[in-house]
Amino acid sequence: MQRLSAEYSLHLFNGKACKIDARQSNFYLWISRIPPDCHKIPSLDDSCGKNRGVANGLELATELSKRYADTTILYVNTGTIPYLDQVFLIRAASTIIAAHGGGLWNAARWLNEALHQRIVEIMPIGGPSESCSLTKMFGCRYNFVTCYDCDEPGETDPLGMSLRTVQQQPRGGKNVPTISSPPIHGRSRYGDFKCNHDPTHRVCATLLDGQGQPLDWGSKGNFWQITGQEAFQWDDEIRANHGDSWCICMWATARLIETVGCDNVHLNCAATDVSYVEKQYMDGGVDLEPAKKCLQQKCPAQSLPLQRLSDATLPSLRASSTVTLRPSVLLALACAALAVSAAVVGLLRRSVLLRAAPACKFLEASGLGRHLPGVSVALLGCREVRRTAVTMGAKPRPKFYAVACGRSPGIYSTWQECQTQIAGFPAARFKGFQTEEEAAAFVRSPRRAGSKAASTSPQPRKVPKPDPEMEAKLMAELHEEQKAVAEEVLAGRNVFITGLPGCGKTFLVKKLIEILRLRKGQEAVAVCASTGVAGIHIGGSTIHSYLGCGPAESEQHWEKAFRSRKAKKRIRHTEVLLIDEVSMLSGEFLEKAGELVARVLASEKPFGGLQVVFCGDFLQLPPVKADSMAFQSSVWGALGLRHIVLKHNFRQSRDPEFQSLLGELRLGVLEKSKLAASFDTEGGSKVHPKIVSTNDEALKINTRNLGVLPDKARTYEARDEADNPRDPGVVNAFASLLAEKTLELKVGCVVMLLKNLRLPTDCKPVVFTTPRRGGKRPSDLDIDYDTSFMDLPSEYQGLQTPLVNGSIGMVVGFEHAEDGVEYPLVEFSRGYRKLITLAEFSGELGHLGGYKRMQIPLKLAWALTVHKTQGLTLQTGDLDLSRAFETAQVYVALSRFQTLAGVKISGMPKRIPSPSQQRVQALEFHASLEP
Ligand SMILES: Nc1ncnc2c1ncn2[C@@H]1O[C@H](COP(=O)(O)OP(=O)(O)OP(=O)(O)O)[C@@H](O)[C@H]1O
Repeated sequence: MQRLSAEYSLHLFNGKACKIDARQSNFYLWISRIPPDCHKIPSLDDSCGKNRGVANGLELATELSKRYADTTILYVNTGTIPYLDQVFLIRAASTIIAAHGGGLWNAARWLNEALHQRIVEIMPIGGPSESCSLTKMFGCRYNFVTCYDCDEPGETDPLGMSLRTVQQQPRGGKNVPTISSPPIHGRSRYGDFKCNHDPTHRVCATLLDGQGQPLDWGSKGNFWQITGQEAFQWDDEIRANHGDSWCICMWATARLIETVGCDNVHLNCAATDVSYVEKQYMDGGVDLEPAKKCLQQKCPAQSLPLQRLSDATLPSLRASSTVTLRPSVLLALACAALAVSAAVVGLLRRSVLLRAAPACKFLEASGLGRHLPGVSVALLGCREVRRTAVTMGAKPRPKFYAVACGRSPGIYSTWQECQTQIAGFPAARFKGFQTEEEAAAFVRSPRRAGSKAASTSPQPRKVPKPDPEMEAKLMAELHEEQKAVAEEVLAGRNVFITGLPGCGKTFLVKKLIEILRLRKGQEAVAVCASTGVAGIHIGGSTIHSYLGCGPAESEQHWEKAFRSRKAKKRIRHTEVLLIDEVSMLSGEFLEKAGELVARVLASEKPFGGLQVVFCGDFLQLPPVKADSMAFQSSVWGALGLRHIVLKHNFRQSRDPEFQSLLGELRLGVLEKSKLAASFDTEGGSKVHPKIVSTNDEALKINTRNLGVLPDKARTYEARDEADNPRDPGVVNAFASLLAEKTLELKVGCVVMLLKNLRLPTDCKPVVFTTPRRGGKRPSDLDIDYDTSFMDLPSEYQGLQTPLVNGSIGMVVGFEHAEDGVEYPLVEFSRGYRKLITLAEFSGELGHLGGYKRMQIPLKLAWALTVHKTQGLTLQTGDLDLSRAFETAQVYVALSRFQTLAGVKISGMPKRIPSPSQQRVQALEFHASLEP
């Protein structure tokens, strides 16, 4: 064991020497897993740990070791130590503490029935325990565990995590508990009847009576009356959902409880996210204290705080029996013989295949494999090992790690120390050696010209010659208040530019890009936006493309970005990073983006010390999926941004009446009657495009329009693949993809592109040729539509059309591609035509593995959602606001237009929706900017 600890620098928290007595009953093994190349290993600090679900594992382990001085706790990162050593340690420990996602399933696989070993799983509150199903696979049984659908409580430690205890039972299916869904009815949107999917709807409350009618609290009225939400009364949706309960907002819960009293409110504890609510203070401006007290009273099982880690859990764990590591003598002899013959054969072939499972186990448990130098052993009898193809003892580990180029060049004795020096360091140079002399020679050796490391370092950039005349011309186009902002940016400050829609934020950013590029060169100024369409408008890409992080939905995406040479090169060449429509990025995304850039630039500063210019309006649309908004992230504060509010309204400058109406709507004080009276709401002439609030509405309109086209429909069925295709999580992931499972197209369809095929930055000057053979021009088609509303900004005149996620076009024909399949030919703006072939839409779902859909990246687009119009200036449009669920939607949709006369409203909301919690916070933020 000493060898293991020394070799892998395993961390002991109680200050004892790295010596572990495997027979000691209180040897606790703490396993965790964080990304293998996380450069902060082994300190397991927040930035590495949080993505694996348990951020404060370090604190927990430290606390535990302080309380139990006689306990040996070994902290192991299962992502970095060889598999066999994990097994060895698991077999040696009396108790295994597994951070969620930290390899618990593997621990369960190797528990020894006879030794009564135990596992404690540490779960972030509210997270599903995937380990449950995985350990079941190995015949283990969870005791006191809450699996995804069960509602038994876990125990909770003082640091905000649930402790769940797992004990292995004799193998066999009998002991496996049956897991069933709790008999509740809530919001079905996410398919699991749990109120834990968005930041506010966290409480499941009964709102209907036995007859399916709104539950009445006498003179106080029903829920909707009590909470002032009569205008949206959605009792029909609850009935349609075959239930009587609904996930309600936390603020509404507090109000209901205050009005009718805790005893008279009926809550469904199993579906309510009690621990989440308990950590909140305000929601929608309402104090949550009454709701929290009531939840504690009504849902004690789910409520915080429960047992402290030390008080009850540990003694019982400690009582578990002593561990010994003695395999049976017979098995040992048999396996040793097998291993020796393996070594002999290995000397001849240097590769041996051991198929006998008992031998595998023995080799693993004893660590004997590593004493057979040069033998490559594929353990085919061992399910988990087979996947990872372990090579044991093939090469002696280096004893000295030489860092010639890193944070602090020198010789280090462990890989972790070395890694700390080189992770994220541009052009790092390092190597492992057996002798100190060799390592010292490497550190002293000069860098070879043209070496790989040298080639990755940024080349000196040419600084363009100053062009004061051009700069002055560009500055002259700016309004006075825009000029003042430009001066701040040109002085090198980090700036956030905001202001009402149409105040010229994007216009200003475009001028700034030109001036900055005149001064610093093209590559030094990275131009990004949160969406593809917004990117087009400033001649840039999405921030996701710039960082190379794809959809940025998983840790793997961020790791891929860190490995992307192209992305790293882009980042290293950047001096100023501009992001438009920053309000549509989540706080979490911004945080990760800042970390990635800092990591690439090997800097401790936020965004690696790059100058950043953010632009956007948080009172427009918030990010689609986010727990926090960008301004709430810590990186926002750390950047020390200067917040500048532009006030002049350019877009509606000709229509002061429209301006004041939008001003009222912005602050949430506009009356519905005034809205109705101000716009054309009658039938009559058709206006395009139709702008709607939800994807469902857009789908309906698009399907109807498709139906009336005379052409024969071509149907494209997506090809789906996944590691676990039937798992509800995977099914849900496929359902949320923008690319349809079944896509029907006809000549004449208005479509939206779902992939970036050519970013604005890649657009070259072109001369458009005559249309392709057989392809009709849109003007030849007798179709009632108009795509000119999405015309490109003038800077693309004479250039190729950018084709990005969000580009609108029309199917003008179908042609066979090289693979023999007939694909749609789409005409985009200014007559540019492109055959659109299959594209991949894929992702990773942690333990559920990957999923992939191959489909044509198009979506019908006669109707657009408000989200897709953010940042545009429209001449005309038909708004259907009947299903608007957010003030921001009504506001953004209306503020696209220049005049009241250009807007037709074909559907009115029941009433102007009350502001969401996010909007309330955004209003507060803006109020703080404009005292
Ligand atoms: N200095 C200026 N001179 C002339 N026109 C301007 C100026 N600034 C902005 N505009 C015009 O005002 C309109 C709105 O500008 P822009 O789209 O930049 O506003 P925005 O603040 O980015 O709006 P949104 O928040 O809706 O995206 C555009 O048509 C733009 O060309």
